[in-house]
Amino acid sequence: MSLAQFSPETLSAARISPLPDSFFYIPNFISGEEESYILQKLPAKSWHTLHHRRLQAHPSTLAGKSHDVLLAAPLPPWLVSTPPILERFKDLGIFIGTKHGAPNHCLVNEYKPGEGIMPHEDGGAYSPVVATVSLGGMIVLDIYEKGQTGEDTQRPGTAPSDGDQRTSQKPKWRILQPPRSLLVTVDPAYTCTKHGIDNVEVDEDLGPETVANWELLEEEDRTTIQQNQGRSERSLRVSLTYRDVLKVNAVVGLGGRR
Ligand SMILES: O=C(O)CCC(=O)C(=O)O
Ligand SMILES: [Fe+2]
Repeated sequence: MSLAQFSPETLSAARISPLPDSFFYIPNFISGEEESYILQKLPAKSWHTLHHRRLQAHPSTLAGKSHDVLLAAPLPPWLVSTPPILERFKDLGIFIGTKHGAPNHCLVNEYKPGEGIMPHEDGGAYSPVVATVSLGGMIVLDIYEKGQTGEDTQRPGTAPSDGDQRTSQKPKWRILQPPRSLLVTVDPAYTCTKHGIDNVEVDEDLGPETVANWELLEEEDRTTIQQNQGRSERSLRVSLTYRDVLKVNAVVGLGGRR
């Protein structure tokens, strides 16, 4: 399958209009081949096992007392250049206004069926932009208005809390994230909403009334869900969440750049 050419217009046409400014959704951001390549490149030794998901941080976990400092090092090529993900971000103009004009950090999350992440915000360690590439299974991201959940103030720059606590609040919106898609969250949505993933084995009640990006989904995905009575069974899902960490420290001996 040939991939679409991306431009800033692609991004503005991809805004999820029922949601507060701004979330953007682009299907088929990477190809099936690129998805398999990245999945087999994930270093098996880098996983941190949490209670309800696994996590790896590239190039490394944030350092410092407030866990908000990146020790300068490049992201691995399989996250930025092969496939050319950074070039596509540039074409879309995603990180154009962030501190370094490009992502310098990527948290990789892995969820088995029944796993999730509790509602949280990504915090002030980053420029307020996150670009999430989904691999593997389809999953629903729940969006809450800030203040709606009343819990989990995340320490900036740390990995978000584990998904072992369900919130009693219902999400205000739901975004479906099929494999190979891209979701972009920018300010003010970055700061005025929280997001989480329910720890269920099946996402249910999916349809035009309940999924905020329904109109932006591929026809094939909509048909499959409707044929399954609005149900989508979870399978292993991996997310690549690209961010621009504000504070970067050169590491002596690593040849890092500020
Ligand atoms: O897996 C996802 O799509 C969300 C992960 C997330 O919220 C995070 O890493 O901060
Ligand atoms: Fe997050």
